[in-house]
Amino acid sequence: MSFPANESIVLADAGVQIAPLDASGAGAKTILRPLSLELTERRIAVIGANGSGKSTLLRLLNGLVLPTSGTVRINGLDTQTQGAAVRRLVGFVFTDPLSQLIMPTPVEDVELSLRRLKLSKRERRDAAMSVLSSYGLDHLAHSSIYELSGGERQLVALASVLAVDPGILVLDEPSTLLDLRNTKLLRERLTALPQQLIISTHDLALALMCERVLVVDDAGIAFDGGPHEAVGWYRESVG
Ligand SMILES: Nc1ncnc2c1ncn2[C@@H]1O[C@H](COP(=O)(O)OP(=O)(O)OP(=O)(O)O)[C@@H](O)[C@H]1O
Repeated sequence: MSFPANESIVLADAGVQIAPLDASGAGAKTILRPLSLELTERRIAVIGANGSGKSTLLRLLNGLVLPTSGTVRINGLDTQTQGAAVRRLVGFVFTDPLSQLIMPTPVEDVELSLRRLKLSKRERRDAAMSVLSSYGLDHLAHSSIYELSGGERQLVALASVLAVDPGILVLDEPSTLLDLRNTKLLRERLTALPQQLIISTHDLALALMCERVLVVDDAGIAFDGGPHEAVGWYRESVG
């Protein structure tokens, strides 16, 4: 599916509070202040300090986290009530690939992603091998996931999500474990993808390749604008 097939991602006063530990309300914690955003650009980066709320914001976009106030709609689908449809539309790549890779080997993991397509066993294996090969991972197809390096796992996780061609791709710090060569490969791959991308990253070079950058700070959006302004603002804010 290619951009702009999607209509829009709309957050209306969407906030996330962690429930209090007891009925008195003591212990409630706001991890995302209510936000209203319309995300229509093809590539949007989310940057900001550790613990500022980036992952929480991203997880709202495929219903992994549900808003405790307001709504999140993806092409009109409400994440609260239409979670399964939202997850079919929004591919999510986790920072920690081991949270995502559940099969013993890369080829089996990609095959699992492809299960929704009506393919024979042989076709599914061929399709999975071709996806891995396009990432230069075919030589690792039958290795144990636990034998792969962190960066190799991160690439397998990305390949597995992209195998089903989701309409929207949400990536949570996808380059944290990658070396310089693979970080560059990832940047090139991501910018060439036809899908809408929402990506949280500490790689400011990647943020600069996006059309819009949200700077998250203290559970809210501190800056929202073009890449150069936003990255400049962020650099100044950290001194
Ligand atoms: N389920 C939860 N229960 C309690 N606190 C949570 C929960 N999820 C997130 N938090 C807290 O909310 C804050 C924001 O977390 P989040 O993972 O969104 O940050 P982040 O900006 O992605 O950080 P990083 O760059 O370190 O990955 C953190 O203080 C985190 O500890």
